[in-house]
Amino acid sequence: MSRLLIVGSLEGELGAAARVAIARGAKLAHAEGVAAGLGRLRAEGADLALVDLRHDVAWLVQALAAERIACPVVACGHAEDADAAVRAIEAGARDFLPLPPDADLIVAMLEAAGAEPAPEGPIARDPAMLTLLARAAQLARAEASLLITGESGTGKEVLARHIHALSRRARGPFVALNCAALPETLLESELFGHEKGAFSGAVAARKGKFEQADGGTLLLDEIGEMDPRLQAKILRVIQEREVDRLGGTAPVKVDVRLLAATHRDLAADVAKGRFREDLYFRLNVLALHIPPLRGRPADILPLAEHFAARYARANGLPLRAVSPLARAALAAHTWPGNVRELENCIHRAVLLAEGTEIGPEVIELTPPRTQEAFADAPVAQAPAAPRVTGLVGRKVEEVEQELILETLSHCLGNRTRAAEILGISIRTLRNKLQEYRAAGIAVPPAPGQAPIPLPYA
Ligand SMILES: Nc1ncnc2c1ncn2[C@@H]1O[C@H](COP(=O)(O)OP(=O)(O)OP(=O)(O)O)[C@@H](O)[C@H]1O
Repeated sequence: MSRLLIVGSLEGELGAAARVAIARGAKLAHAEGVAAGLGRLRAEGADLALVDLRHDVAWLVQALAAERIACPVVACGHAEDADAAVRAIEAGARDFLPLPPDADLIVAMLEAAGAEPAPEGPIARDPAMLTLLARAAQLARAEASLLITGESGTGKEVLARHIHALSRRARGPFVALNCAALPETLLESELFGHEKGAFSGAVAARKGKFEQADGGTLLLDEIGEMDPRLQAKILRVIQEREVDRLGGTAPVKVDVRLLAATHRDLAADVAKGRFREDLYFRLNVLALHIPPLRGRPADILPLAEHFAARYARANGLPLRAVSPLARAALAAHTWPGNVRELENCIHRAVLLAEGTEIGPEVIELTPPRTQEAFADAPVAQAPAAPRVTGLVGRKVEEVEQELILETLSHCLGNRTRAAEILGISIRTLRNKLQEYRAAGIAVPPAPGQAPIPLPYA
């Protein structure tokens, strides 16, 4: 369930936005002003904050940055408030939501913020996936940590939410954090929270994700990207069942089930000294591996139909069946980007389709790749990145930028996959993209995000 904070009066149009979000399965928190909103974010966090433009959006964005609270802020107001909207975006608001609210836009924003739509559970028909789900149902009842592995886009987060929903903790919170998405200091305060005065912007105490997930489940996504210092701190939380807030004097007890996910081969990272062995054994008490989509071909068409229905609904378009020729094309593709690539492909097809069916002409597939390209091989061996020609006489920075942006569009905006192909950490990739944006260069949006200038890559 996604967690939304609304700042402003619920009497008017923001109230309508709140109803849409609740109908969509979001858990709502409300504050009348930005100071009270900041208080709620310190105490409970949220996946997204919608803030009425009549309030000081820039103040809230700055306060969140100073207190190292990573919550995207969307400013809401009337189209006539265009100047205020621009100011809010310049101040770091992620986006602008015009009022009266459009239901689809709210849903899209919740999804872009990483919040899942209403729990539908994983779609599965292939025997490999059905076996995996049966095992997941058994392991859901346990309390031990669980490691979910699988290539990027295979549905690791979907599986984690499903496990939470089947667990004894289902009524408690499900909190997810992508460890690769934040710089180290921000990640640390997101995880563990802080006391007042812990660092120069820490004007009040704040709970971290472990405390927010108390009584429920915490998913640490992309755990393989976490640096060794934080790995040690996570190990301590697992062993002692308590967290030390930054600047705190006494540990705080937490009752959290930890799920971790990674596309990396953590055992190999342990062997190379990149990942702590003791933490690996703690996380890997229970393990589930999601096969790539090409390894479970019977899932392709049911997933395609599911996405066709979902995106037709979301865009107010008629439900169109996937034609036999389009089905054949989907079934023959190797899906290097897994379910996420299939979802993007069908989303595009739904928007482009005319007539009664989704035909092969609107199914745009990435060029087929050789088998070696799927292995977790370093970039030099991966043929996926486009060739950068005429190198002599060009600046390294320029060529690097071209390589990064082309690889990213090749991966349909998927940062994790692009970083993998480029052989750089996702954090480095995000920093580069932020630099490009700041220089006014267009960056392919992440899947499901509108191509707007975002402060977060
Ligand atoms: N079995 C499934 N049924 C329905 N939707 C799915 C399924 N698997 C994946 N998806 C959808 O595919 C997209 C990618 O899934 P998810 O984010 O869980 O993948 P992931 O493995 O966690 O990716 P990453 O490694 O990049 O974090 C999401 O939009 C998700 O809703």
